[in-house]
Amino acid sequence: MSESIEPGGATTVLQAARPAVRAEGLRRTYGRGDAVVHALAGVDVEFARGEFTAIMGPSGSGKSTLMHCLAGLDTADAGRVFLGDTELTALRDADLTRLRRERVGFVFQSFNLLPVLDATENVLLPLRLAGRSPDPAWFDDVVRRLGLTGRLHHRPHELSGGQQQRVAVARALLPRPDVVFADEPTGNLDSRSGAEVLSLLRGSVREVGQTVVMVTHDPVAASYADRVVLLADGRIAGGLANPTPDAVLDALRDLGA
Ligand SMILES: Nc1ncnc2c1ncn2[C@@H]1O[C@H](COP(=O)(O)OP(=O)(O)OP(=O)(O)O)[C@@H](O)[C@H]1O
Repeated sequence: MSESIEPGGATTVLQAARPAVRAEGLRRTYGRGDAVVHALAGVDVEFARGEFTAIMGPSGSGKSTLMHCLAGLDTADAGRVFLGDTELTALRDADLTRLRRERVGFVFQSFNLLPVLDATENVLLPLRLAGRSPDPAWFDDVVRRLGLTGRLHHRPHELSGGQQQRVAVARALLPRPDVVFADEPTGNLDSRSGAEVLSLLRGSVREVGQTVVMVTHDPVAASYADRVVLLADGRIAGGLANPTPDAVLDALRDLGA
């Protein structure tokens, strides 16, 4: 059963757990004058540790902008972002780059694997860039869970889309980041491969307490999450706990999506 969180009540519910990621008063404006767009018009939101959250909303509501600001890939005009106790918005570029490399995992719609590296090398790349060694047992565990055991020496062009995205998920999980941000991770996959990737993300939350924040347009994808945060016109417009596809569709319809 889904439980609706009204906009006014969202803050109380979201503050119950110690957050992995938190944003306060986030604003991001593009253009100026008549062409000004308030992509984020004052967003306060929290993401609890060990929770899988989907960010949804109509096209242009600010989902990607929010994710990019939360991940330190874009700079907000105003407001603050915290990863645990670290304020991202106060870091210099070099420190922000290091933090992203060491404490944040990314999964993109277009996989973003390096074509000249095989699956193992792609999975290990963030750790290598950070000068860290992989924990062999954890590497084996991640590779096994993600069904990549027989594919480790294949390059991306020798893998299906679903397999490439599983390599990208393994790459994101291996450093045990504070949070994995997934931007439309199933957007380029058929429904079966998409379901596998979503199950793997959900499994990482259930089994090892990974925190995952995912932007998606797909109500079925969102139903794998513990919670949906709804955005409209650059503002938080409510949320759903334990979302079902139908409840997500209804909530989006109410937003005019
Ligand atoms: N670089 C940019 N320059 C100008 N406007 C931008 C830029 N990036 C985003 N916007 C505008 O900011 C608003 C929010 O965009 P954003 O991409 O965050 O929305 P979204 O919810 O992710 O959309 P979609 O679901 O279509 O991907 C939109 O009106 C968009 O046109």
